[in-house]
Amino acid sequence: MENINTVRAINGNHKEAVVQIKGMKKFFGKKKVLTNITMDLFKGENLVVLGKSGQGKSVTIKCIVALLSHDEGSLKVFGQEVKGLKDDELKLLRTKVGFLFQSAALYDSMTVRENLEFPLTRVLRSTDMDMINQRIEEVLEGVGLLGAIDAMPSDLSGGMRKRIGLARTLILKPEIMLYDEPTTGLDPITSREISELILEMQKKYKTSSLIITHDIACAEITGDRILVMNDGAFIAEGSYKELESSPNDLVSSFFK
Ligand SMILES: Nc1ncnc2c1ncn2[C@@H]1O[C@H](COP(=O)(O)OP(=O)(O)OP(=O)(O)O)[C@@H](O)[C@H]1O
Repeated sequence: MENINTVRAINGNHKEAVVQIKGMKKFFGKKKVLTNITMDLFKGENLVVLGKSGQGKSVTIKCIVALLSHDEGSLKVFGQEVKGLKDDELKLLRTKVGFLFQSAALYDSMTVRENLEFPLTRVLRSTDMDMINQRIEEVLEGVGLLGAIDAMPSDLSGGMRKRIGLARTLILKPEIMLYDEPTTGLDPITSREISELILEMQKKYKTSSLIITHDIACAEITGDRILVMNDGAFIAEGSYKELESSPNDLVSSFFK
């Protein structure tokens, strides 16, 4: 595997790992989905996991937020082993780790404002309307959709709904963002806009982000570093430029 054992971070500096996974395995019955996952997500970086469909990318993300429980190996978030966290510790962890799933739908019967209020009142249990309104306006401005505050989701395009979905996750000010196929179902131009927005939001909110995708354009725009996943393990690591010229056919096939 290329460079995989080199502990490396953006700008060549050693950095604090906010997610540390060593030898993680996950089985569903007899099916081995994650065969051996070892990776670090460093503070402040945008790490892309690139892989074809069905390789175990979503399962990896679900293990990080303990929506699935891994079978073997170590998985630490902010230095804490996720397995064995108590319910209240898990709740706290999930306020610090935002995840945007492919299927993350908005509530159709609520306006954009109400969709964004929801995490603040339900997750943070906030009743401070000044703070709530300020955060909603700030995050909508960030994703360029302040004008849509009173719109219904059905009035918005697919790209706009993705932006609102991103705003709904960012409103809790997570330290880590996990993106599951953020550009799926979007046309190439809107995909590019969403990828650029992810990059912009990482800078604005100073998050550490894990972006799983099979969209090579998204990987190029968003990724400081890319890991290539195949059959439940990583087969290569590098920058877009490094991987583009990889002699490994499985890796180079993404760049054709
Ligand atoms: N809850 C589950 N029970 C059984 N098998 C599962 C479960 N979740 C995922 N799998 C299987 O694990 C494998 C990896 O799935 P995963 O969703 O992680 O793939 P992926 O790399 O994210 O690809 P995609 O982009 O298609 O979702 C697939 O074969 C899938 O069928």
